Amino acid sequence: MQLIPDNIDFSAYMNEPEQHNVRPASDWLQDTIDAFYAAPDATPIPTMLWEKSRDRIKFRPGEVSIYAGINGHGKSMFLSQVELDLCYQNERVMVASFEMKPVKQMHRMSRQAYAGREPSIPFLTSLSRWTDGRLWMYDHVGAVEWRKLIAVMRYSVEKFGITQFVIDSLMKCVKGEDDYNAQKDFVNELCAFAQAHSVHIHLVHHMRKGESELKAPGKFDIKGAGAITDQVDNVFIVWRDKKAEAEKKGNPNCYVSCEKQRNGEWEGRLGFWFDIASQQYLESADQHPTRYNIAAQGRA
Ligand SMILES: Nc1ncnc2c1ncn2[C@@H]1O[C@H](COP(=O)(O)OP(=O)(O)OP(=O)(O)O)[C@@H](O)[C@H]1O
Repeated sequence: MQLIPDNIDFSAYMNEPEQHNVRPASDWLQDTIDAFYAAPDATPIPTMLWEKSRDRIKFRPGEVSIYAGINGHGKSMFLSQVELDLCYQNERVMVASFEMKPVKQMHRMSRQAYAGREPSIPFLTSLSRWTDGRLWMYDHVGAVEWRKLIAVMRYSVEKFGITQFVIDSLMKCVKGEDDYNAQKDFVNELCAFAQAHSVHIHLVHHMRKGESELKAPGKFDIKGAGAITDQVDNVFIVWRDKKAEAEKKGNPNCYVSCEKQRNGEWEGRLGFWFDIASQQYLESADQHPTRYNIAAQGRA
């Protein structure tokens, strides 16, 4: 894992160079053919690596995904496993978490990669070698001005070739919970950024306070302006089923629902079993956590 320090002068990266390209539609013939018939040697579009999600959900370049959920329902934890999956698929991932220090994030991710509560020191050392060239973290906790964050992202694309950005969370980038226009502008910029640089952006967001956390929230419970979900390409809701947790009848204790997938054909709800020791989300009640085979992959 590599840190992106906060004391770099990002001023040269504040503005996107403007481009106004009007070209004949036929310029996109080869891209259109590729969209129908991917070449056998084409890099597959990254996904979440669970069996139940891998053919249903894709993290296409040029798109923004939102992950919304009630406080403490596991948005960051779920995304941590997604980040590992992305690294495993040789994506170049940058995490900008304004909620959690890098060491805390690596603590969680190391348990998930090791598939157990106490990763050995040799495993931690190998993991850290493996994440070099795959995982970068922006070293900044607390609120940030969103224009500065976009400049850091622009810098990171240029310097490190980042392909997947994780931003945790929207409310740390926009001052004022009710400033719907600023939220809309930020998300609009993220969508434009994703398209201009052919990267995927994963953005964490919160829910409005509902009547009870025992009821699964929906797309319309997401905080802020409705324009946020209109603008992004994919919407996921992470919900922890505390009733199922208490009952212990073997039902899933976490659900991730895909409420919108603009360029995919699947929407629906996936059930998971959260394993406390490894902090992995498992696909079934009888599945055991699996260690990520980082030794077989070598360096990126
Ligand atoms: N399904 C689950 N069952 C049991 N514990 C869970 C489950 N999901 C998450 N947790 C635990 O809940 C805690 C909160 O998770 P996390 O920080 O990912 O939530 P969050 O939704 O990102 O919260 P916030 O909105 O406050 O940032 C973690 O310590 C994790 O171990």
